[in-house]
Amino acid sequence: MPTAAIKICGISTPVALEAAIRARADYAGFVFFPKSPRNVTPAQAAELAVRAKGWIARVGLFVDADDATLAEAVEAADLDVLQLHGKETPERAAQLRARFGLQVWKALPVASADDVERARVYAGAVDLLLFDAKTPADALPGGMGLSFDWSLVAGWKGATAWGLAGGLTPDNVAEALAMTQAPLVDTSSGVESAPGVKDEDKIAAFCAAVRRT
Ligand SMILES: O=C(O)c1ccccc1N[C@@H]1O[C@H](COP(=O)(O)O)[C@@H](O)[C@H]1O
Repeated sequence: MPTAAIKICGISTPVALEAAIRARADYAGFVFFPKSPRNVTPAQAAELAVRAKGWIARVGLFVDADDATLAEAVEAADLDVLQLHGKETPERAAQLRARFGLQVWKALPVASADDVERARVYAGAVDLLLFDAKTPADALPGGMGLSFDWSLVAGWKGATAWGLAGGLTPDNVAEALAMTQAPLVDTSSGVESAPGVKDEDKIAAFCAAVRRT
């Protein structure tokens, strides 16, 4: 089985970005969601993007963002991927893919087999489905360190590429990969020392754990 691709999300400082590059992560995630402790402004993301270019692909994370917010972030951070983490429909996702000419990833909250089945409506509209844990209604829609029953997506087969997120850490990612065979893994709070504070050693340990599998 090829090594899973790695996304380190919620990067907001040059130190964290360097750690992700050094650990040879494939994607750096910038969160454009003001309610998140990992939120970056377009200006902050632009500075990070200068260092990232050529070394690590840039993913912008958005939650039901409007076109103007998306356009400003895409231009500032020279994004490669839009990660939609809200209630965006397949039609909205396809519209954004056409408008910006970028890959679109759709995060889907999973708590049951039905949630996984519903992912199929995004076939043809997005480039990747990201199965993530469902979070409480009054909490952030992600980045909470919550995981779900990985057996629900074990060996998932569909028309669309997919990845696994939600509560992944250096200590559990090998088990998650062994169970699911996910082609991509995404972590945020699992490589932090406090909400929004990335830990260089945890980033290195996470990437090493993925590569060992
Ligand atoms: O990271 C955030 O602050 C965030 C805010 C709003 C939506 C999603 C967010 N993060 C994404 O959530 C998943 C799981 O995160 P974690 O590893 O459990 O902390 C991941 O895709 C993050 O990119």
